[in-house]
Amino acid sequence: MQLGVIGLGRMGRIVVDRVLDAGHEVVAFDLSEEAVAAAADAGAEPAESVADLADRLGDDKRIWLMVPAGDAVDATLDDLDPHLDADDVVVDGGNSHFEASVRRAEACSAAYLDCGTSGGPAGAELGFSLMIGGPQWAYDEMTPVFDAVATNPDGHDRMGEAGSGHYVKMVHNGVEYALMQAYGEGFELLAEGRYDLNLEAVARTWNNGAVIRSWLLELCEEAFREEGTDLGDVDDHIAGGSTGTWTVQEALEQEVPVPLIYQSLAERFGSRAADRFSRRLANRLRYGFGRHEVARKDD
Ligand SMILES: NC(=O)C1=CN([C@@H]2O[C@H](COP(=O)(O)OP(=O)(O)OC[C@H]3O[C@@H](n4cnc5c(N)ncnc54)[C@H](O)[C@@H]3O)[C@@H](O)[C@H]2O)C=CC1
Ligand SMILES: O=C(CO)[C@H](O)[C@H](O)COP(=O)(O)O
Repeated sequence: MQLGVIGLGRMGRIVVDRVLDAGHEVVAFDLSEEAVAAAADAGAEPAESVADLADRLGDDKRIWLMVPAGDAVDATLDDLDPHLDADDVVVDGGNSHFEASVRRAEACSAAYLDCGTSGGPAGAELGFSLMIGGPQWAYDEMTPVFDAVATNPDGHDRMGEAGSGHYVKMVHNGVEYALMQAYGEGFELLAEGRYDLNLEAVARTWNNGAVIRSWLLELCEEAFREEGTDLGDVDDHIAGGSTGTWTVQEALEQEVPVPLIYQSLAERFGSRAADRFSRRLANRLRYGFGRHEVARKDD
C-alpha cells in the first residue's frame, strides 16, 4: 500500500517509520523542510506541499494526518479536498474534538476516519492503540496500515460511526488525567508522610505484581529514578488540559458524574496560579468570622 502522511512531528514520524517497516510506501509532507528531509532519509518519498503529496499518490488515495488538532487540520483538509474523491480515505490521527471530526467527515470529499491515538512517542517501538470512527469499508481498507501502526491487530478497532474514535480518545484522556492525579496524591502522601521512603523503590515494587501496576506507574518509577525521590527541580505547573476539558463538558451535557476527572482537571488549572484568589479570600474571611490571624505576604 502507498500512504501519504501529513505532519511529521513526534507522532507522525512514528507512523511513517512503522508503515515503512511493514513494507508499505510512504509519501511524506510537513511544513518543516527538516522534518520532510528526515522522513526522506528514513525511506519516505518527500513532497513539497499538500497538493504535491496528492499528485504523488495514485488513484484511491490513502492519507494520514498527524498535525496539531484544530486549525492545522482544517487548513490541511482545505488544501487536500480538491484532490480527493469518494474512493479516497483520510485518517485524522490527532487529538481532534469529536464534533469537529463529524463536521469534517460530512464536508470531506473522501471517506473520513477519526482515529484516537494513544501510546505517545514511547509507542515508536511498541506501536499505538488506535480508536477509529467512520465508514466500515474505509476501516477495512486501511487495516494493513492500522496493523502496522498499532501494537498488534487487537491494538486497533472501529468504535462506530463518524466521531466515535475521537470521542473514545477524549474519554481515554479524561481517565489518564484521573489516574495521574491518583498516583500523584498517593506519592505525595508517601513523600510527606511518616516514613523516609525511596519512591522509586515503592513504584518498582508496585509495578511488580501490585493491583495498581500500569504504564503510568512505570513512568512514575522512571520519573523518581531520573529526577530523584523529591522530583528535584520539577515545577508544580501542569500544562495541557484541552481533552480533559472536553471530557468534563461532555459529562455535564450527558449528566454523567465524573468527579475524579473534574478534580484532576481543576488541579491542573490550580497549578497555573501561584497566588490563588480563593485561598487569599478564605484566609481573610477566617478573620472576618473568627478573628483568626490573617497571614500576610510579608510574614
Ligand atoms: N505527543 C503525544 O503524546 C500525542 C499526540 N497526539 C496528537 O497527535 C497530533 C500530533 O501531535 P505531535 O506529533 O505530538 O505534535 P508535534 O508538534 O510533534 O508535530 C506536529 C507536526 O505537524 C506539523 N504541522 C503543523 N501544521 C501543519 C500543516 N498545516 N501542514 C503540515 N504539517 C503541519 C509541524 O511542523 C510538526 O512537525 C496532535 O493532535 C496531538 O494532540 C495524540 C496522542 C499522543
Ligand atoms: O493524548 C495524549 C496522551 O494520551 C497527549 O499526550 C495529550 O497531549 C495529553 O493531553 P494533555 O496535553 O492535556 O495532558
